[in-house]
Amino acid sequence: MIRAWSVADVRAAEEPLLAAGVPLMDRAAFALALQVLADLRARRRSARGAHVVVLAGAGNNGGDALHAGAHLVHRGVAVTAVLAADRVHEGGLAALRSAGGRVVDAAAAGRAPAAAVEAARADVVLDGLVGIGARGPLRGSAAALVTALGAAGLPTAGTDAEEGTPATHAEEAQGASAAVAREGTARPWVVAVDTPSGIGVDDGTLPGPVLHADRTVTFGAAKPGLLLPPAAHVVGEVTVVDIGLTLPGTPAVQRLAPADVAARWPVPGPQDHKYTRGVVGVVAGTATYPGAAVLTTTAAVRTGAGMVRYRGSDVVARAVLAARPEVVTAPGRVQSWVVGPGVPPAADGADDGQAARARAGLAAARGELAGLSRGPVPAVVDAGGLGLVEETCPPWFVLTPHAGELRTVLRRHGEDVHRAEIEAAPLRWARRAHDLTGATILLKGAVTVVVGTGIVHAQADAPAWLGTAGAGDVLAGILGTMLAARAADVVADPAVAGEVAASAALVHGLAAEHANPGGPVAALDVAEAVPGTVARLLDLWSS
Ligand SMILES: NC(=O)C1=CN([C@@H]2O[C@H](COP(=O)(O)OP(=O)(O)OC[C@H]3O[C@@H](n4cnc5c(N)ncnc54)[C@H](O)[C@@H]3O)[C@@H](O)[C@H]2O)[C@@H](O)CC1
Ligand SMILES: Nc1ncnc2c1ncn2[C@@H]1O[C@H](COP(=O)(O)OP(=O)(O)O)[C@@H](O)[C@H]1O
Ligand SMILES: [K+]
Repeated sequence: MIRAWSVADVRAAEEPLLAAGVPLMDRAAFALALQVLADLRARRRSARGAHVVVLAGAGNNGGDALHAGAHLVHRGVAVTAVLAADRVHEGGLAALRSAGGRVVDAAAAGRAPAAAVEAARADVVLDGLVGIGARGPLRGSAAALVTALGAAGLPTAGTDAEEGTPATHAEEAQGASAAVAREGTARPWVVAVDTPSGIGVDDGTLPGPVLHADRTVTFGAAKPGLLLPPAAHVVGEVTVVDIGLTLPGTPAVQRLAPADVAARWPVPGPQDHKYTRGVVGVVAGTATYPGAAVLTTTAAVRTGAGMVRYRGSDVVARAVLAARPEVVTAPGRVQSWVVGPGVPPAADGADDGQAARARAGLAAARGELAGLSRGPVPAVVDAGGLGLVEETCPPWFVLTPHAGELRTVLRRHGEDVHRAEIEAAPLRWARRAHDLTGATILLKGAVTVVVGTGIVHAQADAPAWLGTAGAGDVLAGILGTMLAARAADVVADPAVAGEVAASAALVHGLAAEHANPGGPVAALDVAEAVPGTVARLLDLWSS
């Protein structure tokens, strides 16, 4: 598991140590230098003779980078510090100079392109422009430098806040583009110091230009923006360096690892039977979209449900039974409901009565229809089901929208927001949807974000091949089975719903990878890969 703490928590943890004179920056810089040496050795047999460019901003983040640069010079690395501020960390600069490092001033207007050209030819670029002290989009010389680095061929991200960027910076970028001729040369390995400079450290946004890192060496603990989209896509491999901070027990965001999911997997024992393992009630699919019913029920069966009970018209039920003869179509006891895949958003008479069944399932999950469930049980509300939920939901309802569907949910609650805004700030909007609906929100994407009553989760387990029609129906089935197995826990402590939802996203993502490593997958292949994925998880954990 990777756990991430907010800037405020990290600063509070640093404070007593700094007051006691603990040399946190020395620890950070030394560990950073060791990591850069290891990366250099992995990329070009020896670090000696390599060229590292340190981008140094005005604060302690630049201080870390400059001190690390000094250590690297002592190991035979040629280091050039590119200063992106009029004043940089004095101790760091003095250390680098006395070690024999070169210093280039790129703070003045017009200097960025030449510095970027030099950086683009280095073996490693260390991004120490800003860290947890960043406020808003990168500006001034730091912004100019990142823009020029982009023009010089390094990968960058984020809207580059051109509106706030003086014209000279755009011209500088063009200058860099014209000046550099790097065809055939490998681009440098980019190591971000603590965070890629200019990300929203607490919320994972990309408010302005950001240099895409291959590795982020982060100090004390991971920060939320390293796990949350869209910033999570520019951090590369995250390496957490222990500098001795004591952080609060509860992180702001966490990412489950396979072992975490395996440790809580409901492995059946001798006393178990189908009802203790959990019955999943599925209201999915119509004559127009029968495939959704097949995918959801198949995934639920393949994840190890005690029983899957399908509720739908005869014609769809026949398709489900042809695919999965284990499925039961008679009404009866249910320990979690999956409502909505392949169901039209509103009852329009052409839905085979599915909207009415969906409403009945949701009422049962609320504990209002005792005949269909015994008391309240968890529910997965997906696709068309999202249009059927009432104003507010219990937190043991897990809504599973993608960004477009979340937009619809939010608009129903009076939030006029566009899909692009949700994609730019998924945590913010998932949290807003949780606040407005009361439900646990699983917002799908390349990084899936889960916001409920407990810790926020951000899972990044899936190959991009998973973005294919029907993949969401499969996730709904996986999650339904996982919630049914822990139904009582989830209703008693709805924070568990978030953890189970994140676990389901992990299983879904790994199943997509296992279904065809490195290549395309179809949704049904993902469902079929779940049993093997679970077995591998359990095997990994027990060995
Ligand atoms: N407090 C400490 O002693 C420790 C701090 N550490 C390092 O120090 C960093 C935090 O240092 P600081 O608090 O000095 O903050 P930073 O160095 O992250 O950033 C602050 C500086 O950047 C400038 N800045 C802020 N937002 C900007 C923007 N949008 N565009 C351009 N410039 C911007 C500010 O004017 C200020 O000069 C951490 O990220 C970490 O790298 C580590 O060395 C561990 C110990
Ligand atoms: N680029 C991507 N990388 C990894 N996973 C993705 C990507 N795009 C989509 N996914 C995953 O694929 C699934 C798509 O679900 P959804 O959009 O509901 O599709 P459908 O409605 O067709 O079933 C989600 O679980 C989502 O997280
Ligand atoms: K940085």
